[in-house]
Amino acid sequence: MVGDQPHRRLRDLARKHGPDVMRLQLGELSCIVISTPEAAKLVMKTHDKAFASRPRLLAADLVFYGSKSLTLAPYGEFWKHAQRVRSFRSIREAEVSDLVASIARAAAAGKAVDLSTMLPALTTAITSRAAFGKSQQLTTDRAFQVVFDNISEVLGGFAISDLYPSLKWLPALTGLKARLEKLRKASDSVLDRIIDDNRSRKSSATTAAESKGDDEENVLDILLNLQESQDAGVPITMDVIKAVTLELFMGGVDTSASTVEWSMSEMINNPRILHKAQQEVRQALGDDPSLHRLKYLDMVIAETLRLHPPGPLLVPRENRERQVELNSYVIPANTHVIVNAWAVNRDPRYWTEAERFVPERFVDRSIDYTGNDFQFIPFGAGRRMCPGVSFGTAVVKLTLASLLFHFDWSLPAEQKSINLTECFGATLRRQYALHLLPTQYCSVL
Ligand code: HEM
Repeated sequence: MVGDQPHRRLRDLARKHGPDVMRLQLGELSCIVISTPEAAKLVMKTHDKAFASRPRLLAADLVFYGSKSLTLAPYGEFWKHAQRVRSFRSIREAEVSDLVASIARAAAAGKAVDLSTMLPALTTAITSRAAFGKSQQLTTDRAFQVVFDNISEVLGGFAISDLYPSLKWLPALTGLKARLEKLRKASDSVLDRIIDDNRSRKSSATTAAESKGDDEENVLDILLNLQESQDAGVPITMDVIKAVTLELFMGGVDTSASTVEWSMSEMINNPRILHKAQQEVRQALGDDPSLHRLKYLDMVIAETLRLHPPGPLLVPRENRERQVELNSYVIPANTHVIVNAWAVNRDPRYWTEAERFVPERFVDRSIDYTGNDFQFIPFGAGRRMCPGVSFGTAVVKLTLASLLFHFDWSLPAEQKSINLTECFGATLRRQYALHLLPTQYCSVL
């Protein structure tokens, strides 16, 4: 019913049947769809606590160890502790400079590069170093890529068995259960190996400095320490540790990569904007390598996230405990809540020429990723908003600044413009791979 572009279809349906709050019956699932800033504020601020749980979905249950990850764990003490996502600056810089070197080789050979492959590879490398440390990077990069692509595909849509939870035999009949169990086994074996390695590295380290492992403390270290100190308020089991590290990949890889891809696509289609952003980067970074001065690039990123939020429908919520009154509608307990952030970010009552890519609209408007501007919610809002905002925006900004600083970009000869068709999945990616021709501008940053 919602088709392969559910964010668009739900926006169109909401315009007809319930601009603020629309009720949908999807199989046995009672669902409301939120499509305006006003209603989003009611769900994610006024009644944030009541709507802070995530519904239990089969794919998430099986792949994320019984919904024990950050996204799917019911709101509580554990979640507060588990949000310690750091910015990992040195890791970002090292990996982005490897990307620049490999694009430089293609540029020297006069070849186009496939950014749709290179950017997720970059964010996978950054995430696996942040999650497990440098020594595990190669193992995780290769093994996880396959598992992870499959998980993204499975989590991307509405599984028919989630719409009919009373039909317990449905997942087996559709083959979904077998597929999910296979995925769980594959990710389990990679994670078990990494955790064992990490433990034996720690126990064989003789000094505090050595026990820190590679370049800095990684997320696995943080979780294992929490487990040992029993400081988290809830038991940190091995399943929780695995679910959380797996979720860092789910949260961190495709979101940042697709934001960079969409930014590049929009800029190539708007050469004036590309030129302006490039001028700013080259002037500013010429004398001071601080990214803080890149105000126009910040606007380009914000405008990209407005039009192409990687999570167009956020992550569904649920009022598990009790019924809630919303805009004079009574929402019964256990209702599935979808916030259409994609529709909110394009609400024509608040955004002039809402469908156009115009970074300058942020000149007179602050860029607020804290979840307090309900007209602009690419990271969600409230208790369940994205904990990876700083990590994600830092990766996106450094990558874009480096691509713009080091290279001039053009379309391969046979192409006239970039096709902006979307592909809805666990994140909103481009339908077609982004191939661009780099020309080296300067070899030293
Ligand atoms: C441009 C980059 C990113 C965007 C646009 C983005 C967007 C989002 C959105 C929309 C949500 C759902 C929020 C809600 O339901 O209200 C979310 C949740 C989440 N994100 Fe991100 N994200 C990004 C990067 C990251 C990174 C880098 C990480 C981890 C390192 C991360 C980890 C998570 C986690 C763990 C959640 C679940 C939070 C919860 O349910 O409590 N994200 N993200």
